[in-house]
Amino acid sequence: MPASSAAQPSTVHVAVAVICHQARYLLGFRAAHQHQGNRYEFVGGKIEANETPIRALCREVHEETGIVIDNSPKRKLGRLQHDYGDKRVCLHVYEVRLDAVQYAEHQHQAQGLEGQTLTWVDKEALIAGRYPLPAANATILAWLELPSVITISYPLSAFATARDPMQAWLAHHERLAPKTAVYLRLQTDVAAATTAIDTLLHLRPDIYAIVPHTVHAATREITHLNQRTLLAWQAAPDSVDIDSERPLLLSCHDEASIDAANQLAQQRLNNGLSPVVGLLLSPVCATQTHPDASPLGWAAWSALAARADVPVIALGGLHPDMAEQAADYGAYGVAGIREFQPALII
Ligand SMILES: Nc1nc2c([nH]c(=O)n2[C@H]2C[C@H](O)[C@@H](COP(=O)(O)OP(=O)(O)OP(=O)(O)O)O2)c(=O)[nH]1
Repeated sequence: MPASSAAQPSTVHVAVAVICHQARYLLGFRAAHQHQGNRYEFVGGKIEANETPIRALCREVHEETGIVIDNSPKRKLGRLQHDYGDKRVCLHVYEVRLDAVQYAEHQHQAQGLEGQTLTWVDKEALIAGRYPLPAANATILAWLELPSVITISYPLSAFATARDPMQAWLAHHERLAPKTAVYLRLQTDVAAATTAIDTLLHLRPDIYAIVPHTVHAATREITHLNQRTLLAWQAAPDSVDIDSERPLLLSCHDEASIDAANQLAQQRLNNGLSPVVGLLLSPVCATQTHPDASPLGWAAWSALAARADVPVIALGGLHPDMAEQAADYGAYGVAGIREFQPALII
């Protein structure tokens, strides 16, 4: 286990399976006598000595529901430590996708093998908080809201040859597909970027906006911090003014920045601030946009991603259709510029 997750001896490590089929999610219900009783829960339980989190996940799901998930696609969401006062837990959370046959077999199973109630619920109702869960699960729900395909805007400099570069930037990004999740990175001065982002989001209120932390746009879903800012925060936390109300997406390129991201994620949890919902980890492959950056390749990318305590999105030379392949290496999702939006016409 990575150093960042090293927990105190009294911490109970728990494997948590966020079992789903399309937008339906499986919840158990904790009996009154259990810790955090009378609440819904994701299926899971304690990781035994010498057991990996994935092994524990498969065992617990089988013991509690009879569902065999050994070969089901699993996506690491993250790890989080939570202190309930009477008990300190470290949840190791994976999303497990059931296929249509498994879902058909279990969708009417109202009771688990340990007598607990089982319920399939819609993702929307789950996220909206209609099913009371233990407090630590708020972060899991925030992770589940992170889009798994993220478009990164072109920088303003890509339109430098246009008569009016800012108008050209706006005209291009106005053509994004409906409800695109987009990291609006203009790489220009803060005032100009703020105006452009506000204008775009006024024209396209359906866009799910991820906005750099320096930009004070009126609307945003997520605030983004680049690696430089993340490391500056780690060196001197008071030197960086970070949005406390919105979820954070962080950019990382190496081990040191992932450790800083884990530190910030835990600090946000400890202080009850809006959580770190993900990392953009790059570059996986060579890209035309950053020809000077040396690619990590999938093997090194995967090892770094495993170190992160939050969902990790792969970036660098990818295509939206590569989400499944990326998931095999531990990615929550994929992001990119060129292949993720309409072609540039200047
Ligand atoms: N299974 C599960 N446990 C969760 C979730 N969220 C959360 O904070 N927990 C906590 C509650 C418990 O303290 C711990 C899970 O422990 P457990 O279910 O194996 O063990 P337990 O002590 O409740 O029951 P037992 O097996 O000892 O009878 O993790 C969740 O979504 N699912």
